[in-house]
Amino acid sequence: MTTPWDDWNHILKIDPDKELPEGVTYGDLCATGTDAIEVGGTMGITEENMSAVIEACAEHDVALYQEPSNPEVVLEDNALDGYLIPTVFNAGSPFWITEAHKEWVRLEGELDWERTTTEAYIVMNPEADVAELTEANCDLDADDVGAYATVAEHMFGQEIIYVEYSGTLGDEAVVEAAAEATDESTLFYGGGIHDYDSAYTMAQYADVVVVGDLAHDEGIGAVRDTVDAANDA
Ligand SMILES: CC(C)=CCC/C(C)=C/CC/C(C)=C/CC/C(C)=C/COP(=O)(O)OP(=O)(O)O
Ligand SMILES: O=P(O)(O)OC[C@@H](O)CO
Ligand SMILES: [Mg+2]
Repeated sequence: MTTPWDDWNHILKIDPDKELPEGVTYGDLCATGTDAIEVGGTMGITEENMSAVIEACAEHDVALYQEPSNPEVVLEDNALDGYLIPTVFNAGSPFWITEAHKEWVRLEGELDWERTTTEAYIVMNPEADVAELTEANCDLDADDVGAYATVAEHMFGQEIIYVEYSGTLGDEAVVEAAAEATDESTLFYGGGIHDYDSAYTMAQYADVVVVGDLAHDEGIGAVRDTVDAANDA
């Protein structure tokens, strides 16, 4: 089976709760050469701020995905290419592994399965909002992460495995272990990518690098450098 993310090297994750740098538009971000825009964040996400970003990106020619942090903010919008739904493998509460998902199905009934894919998160930065919210056990070494990746792919059939260091650049050995453990699944890496070199380093191991805060903190040029690195690696 081929999936869109088979061909991706770079994702730009836009947080609807954060401002853009002075003079930068959503259109500028869509035109950085990134392969896909993922709209999501942990804190401060509402239907209103989500739909504002999705509307602004919809008119541009780039793959557009929503990454909802809870069932209440999922938007039915034909402008979306799909929904990337996190499940946190090392969460401290089952709510973030399967229970939020159960609630979503219970409330919605039939979902748009064609456009819905899970991302098997392994959350690694204990300081990140996502780690606090999900009470993730981040005390994992490279072996643990490799084993989680194997479980995600071979036992749970996950198409996407996401090593998440949101806010800080991760340990190369951990990302390498996840890369070695994955076979058919697509490995996403995100966290702390801030320039060409950091993007290149992680893109050597990960199939796709995810860039988040840089888009909100720096200009378009900085994001473009990470796209170049992801494509070069
Ligand atoms: C079942 C449905 C529809 C949703 C549940 C989805 C789950 C399990 C969410 C838990 C993990 C989560 C909140 C993921 C959101 C994406 C993410 C990790 C964003 C990065 O967040 P941070 O960078 O830590 O937070 P902020 O940037 O918002 O501070
Ligand atoms: O914001 P940064 O640290 O780039 O992280 C990107 C992404 O993995 C967050 O979910
Ligand atoms: Mg963030």
